[in-house]
Amino acid sequence: MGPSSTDTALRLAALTKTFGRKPVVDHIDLEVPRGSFYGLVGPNGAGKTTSLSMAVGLLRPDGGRAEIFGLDVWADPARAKELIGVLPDGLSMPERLTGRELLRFTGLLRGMDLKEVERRAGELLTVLELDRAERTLVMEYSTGMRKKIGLAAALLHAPRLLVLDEPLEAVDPVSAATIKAILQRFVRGGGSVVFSSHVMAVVEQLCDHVAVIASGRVVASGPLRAVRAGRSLEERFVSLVGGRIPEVGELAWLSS
Ligand SMILES: Nc1ncnc2c1ncn2[C@@H]1O[C@H](COP(=O)(O)OP(=O)(O)OP(=O)(O)O)[C@@H](O)[C@H]1O
Repeated sequence: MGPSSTDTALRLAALTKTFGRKPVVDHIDLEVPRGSFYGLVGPNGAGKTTSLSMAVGLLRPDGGRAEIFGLDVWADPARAKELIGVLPDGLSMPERLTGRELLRFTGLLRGMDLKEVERRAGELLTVLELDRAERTLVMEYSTGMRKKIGLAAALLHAPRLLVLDEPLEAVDPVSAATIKAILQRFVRGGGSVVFSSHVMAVVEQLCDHVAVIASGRVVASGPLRAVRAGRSLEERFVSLVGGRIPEVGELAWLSS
C-alpha cells in the first residue's frame, strides 16, 4: 500500500516490548486516523515513550507491527521515515552545533536542497523565537529551547505525520502557545499529530482522539468525547488508571 491509499496515519498492531522479564509494552493496538490530533496519556512508566520509539523506528519491537501510512516501519524504514517528523524523549542532539547548524545538518541528512533548508530554517527560528539563539550552541540551550529546536528539526522536511514525545514539557506558556498554534495549523493543513502528554487540559484543548495507556496496555482509546464519556479527561483518567489519595492520618508529620 502506498501513502495515499490509506486513511490511517499510524497503526500499531500487537506491538510488544519486554525489558528483562517485564513486558513494558504489552500487545498495544492503536489507530491514528489521517488528519487527527491524537493524544497519548498514561501514568509514569506506562510505556508511552517505548511505544512511540518503536512506532517511529528508533527501538526494535519484540513483536507486532508499526505502520506509517500503510508502510511497515521495520520492513521499509527509509520510506516510512520520509513521512514522519519525530521529537524523541530526552532528545540527544549534536550539542556542539548552533541551532541553525543543527537544522542545516538535519536538512542535508534528509537530502533536501540547501537553499530551501536555509529558507525554512530561518522561518522556523523566527516563528519559534529562536532567532536570537541561532548562534548559541545547543549545549547551552534551556530545556524548553531544546524542545523548540527539536520541533523545528522535526518540521523541516514538511512531514505528513508528527510524533512528539511530551512536546510541551518544560516549555514556557508563551512558547507553548506558539507550539500549539503551529501544530494546529499543521493539522488544519492536512497533517496528523500524535503526542504524549501528562497535561490533561492540553490534550482536551488540542486533541480529537486520545488513548489512555497503563502498564503497557491500551485501557481506552478513540474520539476524545467517547473516551471522556461525559466527564473531564482528568476524572476519566484517574478512574481508568486508579491512583492513591493519602488517607486521613497518613503523612500527619507534614502538618505543623
Ligand atoms: N532501555 C530500558 N531498559 C529497561 N527498562 C526500560 C528501558 N526503557 C524503559 N524501560 C522501562 O519501561 C517502562 C516504560 O517506560 P516508558 O519510558 O516507555 O514510560 P512512559 O509512559 O513514557 O513514562 P513517563 O510518563 O514517566 O515518561 C518503565 O518501567 C521503564 O523503567
